Amino acid sequence: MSEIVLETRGITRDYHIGGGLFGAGRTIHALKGIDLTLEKGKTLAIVGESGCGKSTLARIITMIDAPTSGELLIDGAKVDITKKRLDSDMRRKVQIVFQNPYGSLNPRQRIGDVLMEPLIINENVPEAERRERAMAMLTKVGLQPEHFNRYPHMFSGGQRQRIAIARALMLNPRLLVLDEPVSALDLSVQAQVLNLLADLQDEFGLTFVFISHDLSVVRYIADEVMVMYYGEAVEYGTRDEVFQNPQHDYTKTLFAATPRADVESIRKRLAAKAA
Ligand SMILES: Nc1ncnc2c1ncn2[C@@H]1O[C@H](COP(=O)(O)OP(=O)(O)OP(=O)(O)O)[C@@H](O)[C@H]1O
Repeated sequence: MSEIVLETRGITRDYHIGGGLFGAGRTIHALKGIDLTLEKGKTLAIVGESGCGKSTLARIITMIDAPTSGELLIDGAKVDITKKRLDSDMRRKVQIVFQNPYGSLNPRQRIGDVLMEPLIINENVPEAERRERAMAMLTKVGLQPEHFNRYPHMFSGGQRQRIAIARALMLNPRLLVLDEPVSALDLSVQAQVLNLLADLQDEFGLTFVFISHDLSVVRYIADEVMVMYYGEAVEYGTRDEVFQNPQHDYTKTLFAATPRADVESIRKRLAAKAA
């Protein structure tokens, strides 16, 4: 039987902006009813242009933000982040890797400490075991034990992203949310990091939510694809279904890599249809 690691049911997220004493302000519907299910060991890619709601969805899945309505389930259990103390076991199941490996590492922290920190915060692990586990993880992500005492500035962009991945894996998560994890890297380095992620996924049975705007990367890494457009999932299916038979006009335009002007005209047409 398949194991469902991630499920969302009708997730919405509204942002209220402006307003004040005399004004009503405005509501942005950043997510409009997102339903998805993701099995253990699979990769779901979420694609869409800037502002379509990808990061908002990532924040909800990683329990940083709460939905306005709808449900998030991790390993079949409903998550309620409004609870004063969300079960720490639940939080550690989902980890995130951000796009920018420069910004996400503290420049004054040695790599060994970066990797041991989650074990200090979340687990009562003796120092010797912490070191051992951090060293082992360094090698798993293709770095060397002698990197343990070095600082982030001594590494290349690709190596720093390996460190960020290692840190995310220290607590044995079930689900990794990868938010544009290779977009800031050179093309050749991108391929190495993507291969590393695929190997780690196999070895640890990890499930990935992979946010990307790069269709060649998505085609390479995804089992399933969701295309988002103005807060809605306009396309959701297996990679082959979505790539071979896109249903929505926006996706067709995206895949055809037509000039920006065409994307704009399609958007206007869709907006007119919706009005
Ligand atoms: N804290 C916030 N307050 C108000 N509006 C917000 C907030 N966060 C996001 N939004 C709005 O919600 C919508 C979705 O934003 P989101 O950041 O999720 O998009 P995205 O697809 O991740 O874009 P990008 O690729 O640029 O990060 C946008 O219209 C954005 O302006």
